[in-house]
Amino acid sequence: MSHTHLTIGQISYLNVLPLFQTLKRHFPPSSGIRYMPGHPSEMNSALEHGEIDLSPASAFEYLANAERYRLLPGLSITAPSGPVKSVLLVSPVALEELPRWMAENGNDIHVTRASASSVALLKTLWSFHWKLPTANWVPITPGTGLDCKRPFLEIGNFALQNWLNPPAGWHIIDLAEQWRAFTGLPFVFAVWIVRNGLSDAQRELLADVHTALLHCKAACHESIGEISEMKDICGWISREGIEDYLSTLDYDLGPREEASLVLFGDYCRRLGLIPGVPGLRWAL
Ligand SMILES: C=C(O[C@@H]1C=C(C(=O)O)C=C[C@H]1O)C(=O)O
Repeated sequence: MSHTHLTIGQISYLNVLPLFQTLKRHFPPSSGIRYMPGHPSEMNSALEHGEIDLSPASAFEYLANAERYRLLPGLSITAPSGPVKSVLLVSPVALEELPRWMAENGNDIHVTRASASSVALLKTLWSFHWKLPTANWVPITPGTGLDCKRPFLEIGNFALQNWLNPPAGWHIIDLAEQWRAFTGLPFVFAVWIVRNGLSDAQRELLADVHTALLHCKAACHESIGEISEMKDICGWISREGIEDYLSTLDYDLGPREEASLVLFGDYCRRLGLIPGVPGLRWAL
């Protein structure tokens, strides 16, 4: 009887729900695998503190603290083409109006505390692509962006809700689309991060989980029916909406995605957000 356990962080967004629904068929919560839900910043912090062993987590967390981690090969949360629909700058004016608007209303730009990658992506696009005036980045509680009449970054289900029901009078700028226009590459929001220091037995279980995840990423669309009936989901998005959303996301991590991740790292370095761009080191 094995006592080996792995605790897997589960980002509590629709973007990874099909993968986790499918994974839980292979590894139900009682089978040595525990699942811990939370938003991406909570996953980043739980990885850092060893409260979870692996998780899809912010690509920026890996770039910033790679010495603590290894990556699971072949897995990410990426927007391969077109809008991602769930990582948005929501603004009272269009991008080209922002310099005038900031001169009149101040430089505070609100950013959700749930994110690490998308905040760094916004800073990158802001400086290098849009070349906007220096902003004062103000972290805010997820889901509260519309409360102040200021531009804000939102991610995950809250952002997708804004995309599905655009608030009247606001402009919606999709950051994956902007990164693609800027670099020609698909933006990698999340990678699967494994903390250093797993036991040999945990590493064996990790290899089984990884094999299952590679299978799940190909098969996970089968779970859309059951997801569309879940209590937390069915109130705000239809089955067709889920299918449409998931068709714009990709769980692969191949050469193009890796190149995009490293390029993003270099912009983060140029902004002084990280000291240098780490290599991609693999857990398996
Ligand atoms: C595509 C998304 O990417 C998310 C954005 C993240 C970040 O900004 O740090 C981390 C994980 C992803 O779940 C989304 O929020 O929907």
